[in-house]
Amino acid sequence: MQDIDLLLHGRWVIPVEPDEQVLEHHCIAVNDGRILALLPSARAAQHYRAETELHLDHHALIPGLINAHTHTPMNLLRGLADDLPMMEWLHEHIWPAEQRWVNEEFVHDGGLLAMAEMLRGGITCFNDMYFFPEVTARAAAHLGMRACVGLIAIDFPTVYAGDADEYLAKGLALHDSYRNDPLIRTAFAPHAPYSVSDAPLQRIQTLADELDIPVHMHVHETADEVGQGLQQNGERPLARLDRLGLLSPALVGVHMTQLDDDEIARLAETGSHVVHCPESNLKLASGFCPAARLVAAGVNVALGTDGAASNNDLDLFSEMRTAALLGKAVSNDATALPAHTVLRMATLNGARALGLGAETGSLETGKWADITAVDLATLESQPVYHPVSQLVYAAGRHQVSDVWVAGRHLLKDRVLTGLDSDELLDNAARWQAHLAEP
Ligand SMILES: CSC[C@H]1O[C@@H](n2cnc3c(O)ncnc32)[C@H](O)[C@@H]1O
Ligand SMILES: [Zn+2]
Repeated sequence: MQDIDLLLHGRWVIPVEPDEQVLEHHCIAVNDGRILALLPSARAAQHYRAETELHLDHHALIPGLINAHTHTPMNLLRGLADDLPMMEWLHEHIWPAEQRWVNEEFVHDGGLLAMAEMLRGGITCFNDMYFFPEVTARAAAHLGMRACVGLIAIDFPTVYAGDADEYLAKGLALHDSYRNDPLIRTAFAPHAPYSVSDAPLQRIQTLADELDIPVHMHVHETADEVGQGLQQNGERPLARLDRLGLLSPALVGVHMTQLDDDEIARLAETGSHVVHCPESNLKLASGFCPAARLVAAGVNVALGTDGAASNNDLDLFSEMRTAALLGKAVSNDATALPAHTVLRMATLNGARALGLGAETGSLETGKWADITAVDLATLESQPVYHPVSQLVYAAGRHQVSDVWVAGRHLLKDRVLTGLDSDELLDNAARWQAHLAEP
């Protein structure tokens, strides 16, 4: 008999690895923040005495969802500039608003609002790209949420830094201060091929090799981006990145709506990762990522929401559903991107893209106990023939009841244990009033 911290019994436990496994009436034993074992509930009492034991009799226990691309502080820009094409949205609305309003307090308040939204939607880990990433890192660490924060770089001066040297110096200092942190990781985050020139990109790749961290970047988001790249450099942006040495297992390329067969083969050959953000791509009419073809070619495809200014929510349940439906429509094949595949994209594939495949993303012995409980007893979820189909095609984030990160109970029966919701609402209202100023 072993004394442990936590025993979670679920009607269904869906570990994601092994693929397509659904365990009925099983439990997850947790100690020191990590998963000790998955076993039938009926056998648990023979092995474990838990300080806390929870029976989630109508729930599916799944790995915490991983939002592989977002800009958390942009929650404060939600709904500010809607119904616009991507480049006009970015250049004429978002970048001017950011220059005027973004500071450390904005990043703190917007970041926490986003983390609250994500936890309530079953997301335990996010990959962020935004100004003042040290503020986001501190807030996530304090809250107990897992994050990979972007060490950003862009060719022009912003509220955060003046030139490439300053972006990189700030980024490296941030990387150093979280070197051994159990929750916070870093990735280089050069904004996009059209906004970062060759010299900083090459430096970033050298540093990423040295530090063994990912390079997170918007790539081939729109046809315009590819056309402009061709005009300016005589080559497509992805070919330029390849020539500069950026296609590698470190690359986390976001969007990738414009890909020909050779480019897909090259992404597979180099072990590059792709983050599919279907709803942001739909809303900005950016194009369609050939996610099913990428998966078939062996590319690791994860899922992201992008920021709340282009989505307009951070909801990976709806993102899974959209990815599955769009995947079928785009490939004219109803068997494309089945439910199990998109659940894997929203969990283990995200972890792998961030270099966290051994730490989180599936319910396996030795991994962190990053767990989401989804209540499938609701009227809208009946009957449950296939729990994974229910999760992807019928369930919503409001059915997430509980969330644990490294064994810590951060969402308890839909209540955030580490955040004051009234304070989050007050802060959002205060920023809304500021941003409405002429
Ligand atoms: C350098 S910090 C990140 C930067 O990215 C901007 N951004 C947000 N969403 C998108 C997108 O879909 N494509 C390109 N850039 C985007 C954000 O506003 C920040 O300025
Ligand atoms: Zn983005």
